[in-house]
Amino acid sequence: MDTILVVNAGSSSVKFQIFAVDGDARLQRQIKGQMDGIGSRPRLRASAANGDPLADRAYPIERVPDVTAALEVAGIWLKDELRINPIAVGHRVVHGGPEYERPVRIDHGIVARLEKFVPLAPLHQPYNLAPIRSLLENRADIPQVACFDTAFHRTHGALADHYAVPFQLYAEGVRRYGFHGLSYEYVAKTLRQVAPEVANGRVIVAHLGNGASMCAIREGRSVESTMGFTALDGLPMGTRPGQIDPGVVLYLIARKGMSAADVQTFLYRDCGLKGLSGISNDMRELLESDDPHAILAIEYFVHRIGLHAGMLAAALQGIDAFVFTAGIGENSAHIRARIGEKLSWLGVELDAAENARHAGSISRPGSRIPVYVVPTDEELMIAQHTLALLMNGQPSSPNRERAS
Ligand SMILES: Nc1ncnc2c1ncn2[C@@H]1O[C@H](COP(=O)(O)OP(=O)(O)O)[C@@H](O)[C@H]1O
Ligand SMILES: CC(=O)OP(=O)(O)O
Ligand SMILES: [Mg+2]
Repeated sequence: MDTILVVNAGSSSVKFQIFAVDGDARLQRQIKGQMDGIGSRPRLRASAANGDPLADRAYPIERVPDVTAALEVAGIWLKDELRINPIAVGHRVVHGGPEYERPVRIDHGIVARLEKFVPLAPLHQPYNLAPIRSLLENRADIPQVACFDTAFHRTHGALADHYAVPFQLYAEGVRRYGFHGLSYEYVAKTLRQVAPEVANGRVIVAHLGNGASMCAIREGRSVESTMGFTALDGLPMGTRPGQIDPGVVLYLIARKGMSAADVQTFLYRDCGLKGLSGISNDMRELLESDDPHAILAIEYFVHRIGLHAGMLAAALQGIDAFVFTAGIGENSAHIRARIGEKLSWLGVELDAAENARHAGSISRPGSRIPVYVVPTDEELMIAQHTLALLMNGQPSSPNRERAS
């Protein structure tokens, strides 16, 4: 049976799925797995399409301290225990820069071009490229496809795409790219099925995982994102601060004597929920804690989401729906409830019981703004793009299927 393997290396997880391609070129999910809690509570879980567990293993933090180790453990499991032999592999690649607005078939030249963006996504790009390079070396016969987090946002107008810096920098690529695009693309597509009455309207999607951002979507297309040139901007995240006065960076350099490398490590790994709480980047651990710093970190996360929602509502000139997705957005009724309170001025009223049971629609019938939970599926998006590219030799554009 022909299968496609999808690999999605995030900042706290490595997710993978295997899809069978049937005779009519339709995708059927076969296996879904992830190594999550990297650096905190590493755990490999995988299940078959019917939900039957295939693996559930906890690892000591020393065995899986980082994404490289997680890729290795997941790779060994897939190769040696599952003995997979896919006809193609689709990869999430976080930064596509100005060049890539749709998925692309990978060769050595493409990898070299994508290497250029490693400094712009140091928590992701090296780990996205590592399995690509390893397969190019060891299994050059398997076609590989790169699908970009940035591609869905290429519909941004000039006002959303620019910083107020000299034009030369924009020409060089210093732009507000936006990320989590595969997730937003999936959510926008799924909304057409689950809430067709709002899918063509003005929607804010909150992708709240270890990396977190929000996207303003109008008629199924991205018009604004809280993230920019890199995945540092916008909301506070597991280990990233989100929006920060650049003066803080100047202070770190001038007063603290930090080098560019020190500042990079600090901003990507030591800030956000982890920095503020001094405890963990993992929202589950913070929610279990009664330490005042953990309580402040959660309050700050919720507060900043409320502020950025106001900004995106202004960009859309009003909103017709609000959607939660990703690790925290899908799984924490508590965080959703607290964000719901911050959005009450917009007309959001959550239904406590529906929210508690993680229903698809979690607002009260009378809520002026309907609120949904749409579990994201970046891997399915990647599999669809990979298959389209294999079949037609043509990449599918994330924005081609315009809502009408
Ligand atoms: N039940 C839960 N309650 C609260 N947070 C959760 C829950 N399950 C997962 N999370 C949080 O989701 C985040 C990971 O989300 P995910 O989208 O998988 O991240 P990434 O793809 O960025 O690695 C972590 O902060 C984790 O604590
Ligand atoms: C771009 C980004 O932050 O991704 P993730 O949330 O998967 O870490
Ligand atoms: Mg992710």
